[in-house]
Amino acid sequence: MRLARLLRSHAGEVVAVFAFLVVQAVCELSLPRYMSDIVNVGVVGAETGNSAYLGHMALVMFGFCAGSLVAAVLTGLIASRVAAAVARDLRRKVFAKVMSFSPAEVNRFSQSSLITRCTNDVQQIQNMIVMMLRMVMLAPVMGVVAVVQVMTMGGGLAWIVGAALLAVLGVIAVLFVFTMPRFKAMQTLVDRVNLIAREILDGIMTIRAFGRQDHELARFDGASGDLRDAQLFVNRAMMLMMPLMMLVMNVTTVAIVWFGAHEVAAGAMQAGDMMAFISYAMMIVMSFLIVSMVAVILPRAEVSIGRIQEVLDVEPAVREAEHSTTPAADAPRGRLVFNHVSFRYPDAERDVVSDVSFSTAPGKMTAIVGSTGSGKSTLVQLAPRLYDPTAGTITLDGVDTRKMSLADLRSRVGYVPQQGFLFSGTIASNVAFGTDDADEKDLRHAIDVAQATELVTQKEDGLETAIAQGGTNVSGGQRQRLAIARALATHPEVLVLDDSFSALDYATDARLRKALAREQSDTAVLVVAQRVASVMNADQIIVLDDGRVVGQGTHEELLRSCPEYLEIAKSQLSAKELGLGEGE
Ligand SMILES: Nc1ncnc2c1ncn2[C@@H]1O[C@H](COP(=O)(O)OP(=O)(O)OP(=O)(O)O)[C@@H](O)[C@H]1O
Repeated sequence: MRLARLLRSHAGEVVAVFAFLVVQAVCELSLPRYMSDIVNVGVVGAETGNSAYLGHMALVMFGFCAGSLVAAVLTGLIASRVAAAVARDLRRKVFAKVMSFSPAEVNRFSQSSLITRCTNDVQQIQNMIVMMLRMVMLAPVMGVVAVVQVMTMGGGLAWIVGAALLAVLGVIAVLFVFTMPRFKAMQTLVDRVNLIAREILDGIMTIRAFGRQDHELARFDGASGDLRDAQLFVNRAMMLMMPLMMLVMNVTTVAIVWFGAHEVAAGAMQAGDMMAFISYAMMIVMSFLIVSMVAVILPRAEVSIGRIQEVLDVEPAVREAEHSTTPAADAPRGRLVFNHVSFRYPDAERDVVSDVSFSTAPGKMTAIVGSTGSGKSTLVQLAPRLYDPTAGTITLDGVDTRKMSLADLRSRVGYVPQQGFLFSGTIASNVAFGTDDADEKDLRHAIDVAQATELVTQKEDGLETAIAQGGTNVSGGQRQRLAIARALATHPEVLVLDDSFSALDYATDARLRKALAREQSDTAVLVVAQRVASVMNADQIIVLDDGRVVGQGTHEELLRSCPEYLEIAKSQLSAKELGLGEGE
């Protein structure tokens, strides 16, 4: 069983739990025997009223009670520890795996489902382990020993226990049939509530702007209501079980007393034995009850294990090289070469990037332009291996990027995504994010080149100014500049800017480009841009159309040779700005 596999690394503790359970079982199973003796001998037999005898027996029974109590407490402590440790290990494993996922792999599960799997599903497993260790292992031991006792004590009444067990099994079976599907669906329902909650919180501004709060609230209520219904149904069914079980137990007791009384009257059984018989019968019923209850609840934990396994089983498309290589020390730095590169998203029908070849050079700027959806972002995401090309190769300083270690590659390729993301912390912690050895001077320089100095000087706390989670307390343009500063602080060989100037005004955009050219003279810059004005001075411009390169050259060359580029340029700049005659 897969639950058992999770416990393998805690074998020692499991053995200790088992030992304490045996102690607990022995203590609890001994008590009815002593009770039987105390009644047979001390209440109605030879030692009636003998205080010394009764005191001795009471002391022995107290000893067994205390033993059982201590063993149960120790079992509980160890079981909780083991379960918490297994849960922590599982969370770590799942999270480490998720960190290696590409965006497509994250989307396959959805972010909220991955969070549910890391939290709620792990919790289900943790609960189940505690239950398994504390009760399930004890129940069969108790049950079997109690059955043996019952058989030896009063074979004539054993049929009552048999009938009670049939009744218990009947109740559990009915319950099983009705609750199982809902139990299994529970995790999916939790997932859905989390998904909707997350989506609504992420999109709260848009929802307010369009006045759709009521609509979204109703959507959330729907999912939440489904979860409530499932939980209510399952809990009610479980609650119903308790009184039914009490009924079975009470009827069993009455039956034992009824039929036992006849046996006692006939001299076939002693009164004390009848009482012990009742205790053992109850133990048998309880053991069956626990095992069956777990059989009902176990599938929910199994579903959770399955959901976690599903995440762990994913082979990330971008994998670490088995034997990583680094570029030779004397190799030219900043030469990123795309060699007939094509890329198709998983499960997509066609290539988003087809047969693209170009190379970057240190101190030079390569710009990618093209209409929206032409594959620009996808193309540059291949450089730091956020995805791997489906055909062709990408080399950096002469080494296939797939053969480099991911950490090495990503320290050489500084990537600034379209949506610059900031972490909660300070300006300094955000800019120093990609490097461990940047001092304040380095950080200030990176911030200066990224044209974000005024953001620091305007604030009272300077570099230590607090940044909220996601960078929500700075503007879009400020976020972009800090994201650029973060990449610059790592001194990359190739700086990849995915439309990272889009929120900047023209003047800042121009200053930033100039500063980049001046200060990063040995860095190759690969930039995706919507604005032709931003890239007019680039050393080479690559024009993408539907994932294909339709033009490659300088601004002037492309104006003459590439109709697609001319069209984009004309749509943004006047003929004068482009240096074209009015008639062209
Ligand atoms: N994760 C994804 N899974 C499947 N298809 C995707 C994914 N991301 C993007 N696409 C598709 O790939 C194509 C290119 O997208 P991409 O973002 O690279 O274009 P772009 O040129 O950068 O566009 P824009 O200028 O609007 O940012 C689009 O048609 C888009 O629908």
